Amino acid sequence: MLELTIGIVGATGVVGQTALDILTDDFSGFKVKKLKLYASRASAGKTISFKNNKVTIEEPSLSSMLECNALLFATDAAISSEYIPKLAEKGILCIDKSSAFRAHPSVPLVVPEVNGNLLSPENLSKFPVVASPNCCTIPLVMALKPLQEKFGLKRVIVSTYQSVSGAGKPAIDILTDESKNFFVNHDLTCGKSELFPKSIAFNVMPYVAGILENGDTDEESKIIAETRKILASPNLPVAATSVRVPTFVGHGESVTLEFSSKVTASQIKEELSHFPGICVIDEKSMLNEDLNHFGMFVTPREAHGKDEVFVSRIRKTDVFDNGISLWIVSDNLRKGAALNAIQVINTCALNGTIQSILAK
Ligand SMILES: NC(=O)C1=CN([C@@H]2O[C@H](COP(=O)(O)OP(=O)(O)OC[C@H]3O[C@@H](n4cnc5c(N)ncnc54)[C@H](OP(=O)(O)O)[C@@H]3O)[C@@H](O)[C@H]2O)C=CC1
Ligand SMILES: N[C@@H](CC(=O)OP(=O)(O)O)C(=O)O
Repeated sequence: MLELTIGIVGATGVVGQTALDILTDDFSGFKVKKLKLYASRASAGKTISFKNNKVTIEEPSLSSMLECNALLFATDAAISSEYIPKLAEKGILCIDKSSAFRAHPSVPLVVPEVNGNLLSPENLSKFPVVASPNCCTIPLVMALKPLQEKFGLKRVIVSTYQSVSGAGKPAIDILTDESKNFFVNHDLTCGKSELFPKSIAFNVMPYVAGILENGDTDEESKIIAETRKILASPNLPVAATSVRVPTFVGHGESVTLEFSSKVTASQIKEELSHFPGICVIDEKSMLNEDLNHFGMFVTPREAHGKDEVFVSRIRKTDVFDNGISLWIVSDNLRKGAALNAIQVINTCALNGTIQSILAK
């Protein structure tokens, strides 16, 4: 079994912490020989327990990161932009959870179940950088890929219901504090913070990140561009509306699709239920006994802590000739972020890509 020194940059954040949790599991392609953890100056020197060992958090530095075989970046895009090109030049595999390299033409944007074929030694030996998509894009393309192949995809309309953990650790504190303020002080005045322009407790906000010139938010434009890139369909019509809701973990997506060929709801269920990583929980399709309590549909709270992308409420719509609507939900910190990135490392270990990068 390949033994790797893995680095996590942003180890104290919600994605970094989830990555640490996932790395305690066994993977089929690699073992963690050594773990190196990085965070801001405020956290440097503190320790984090990993498999009964204490690991001291460091501030990022090139000399320390060069001891790693693979690094997972789970911090601001600016930090990824600063370190990743230098590390890649030295032949270190970098998986970036930020948006810094997602649109880069020579960086693969990968969801292993969907386009893991891009993680080849040929693609990664020159510039060993892989971008992991936005946390709404990942579950969306997981559901779209098998349907695109089988029925031909003509149009995608998606509205998201994004939990506050999508905006990081401080956003969880904001929702907690605003909710407490309401219950303790009966105060529901409109709050405002660096992360949310209006109060998020007991509210919903059609705004995730900044507004662009064309009226879309940054989040919406990422979902559109990343979906097209991953599905290799640069002209696919995609409309996205991103909404922040007062839940802690788990992003939901209401999706309406138009297909080129005739399709029924049961055909869609059939296709989705065979795709790795997808779990269809819809009406009578409660195949997994452990999930029976989910009933007819899955909510963000039920998806929290789970690896699957859940699909429910699959039904025909007559707004298009061959139209289908459905509901998707997944844990934004696991498949939407940390798990996807670790699956990239595992795929690169199983297919020999890491070995060929290390041999250079
Ligand atoms: N949350 C989500 O659902 C998803 C997030 N992402 C992306 O993942 C990345 C991380 O997000 P998230 O975990 O939510 O964010 P958090 O705010 O929870 O965590 C940020 C992390 O970055 C660290 N950090 C801040 N400044 C520095 C610095 N100068 N040097 C080193 N580390 C630093 C923080 O350390 P400290 O604790 O010391 O401040 C912390 O570990 C972002 O790019 C985000 O866009 C992608 C998909 C989903
Ligand atoms: N912006 C997402 C989280 C995410 O995926 O961000 P980014 O695309 O910047 O990595 C949210 O707040 O829910």
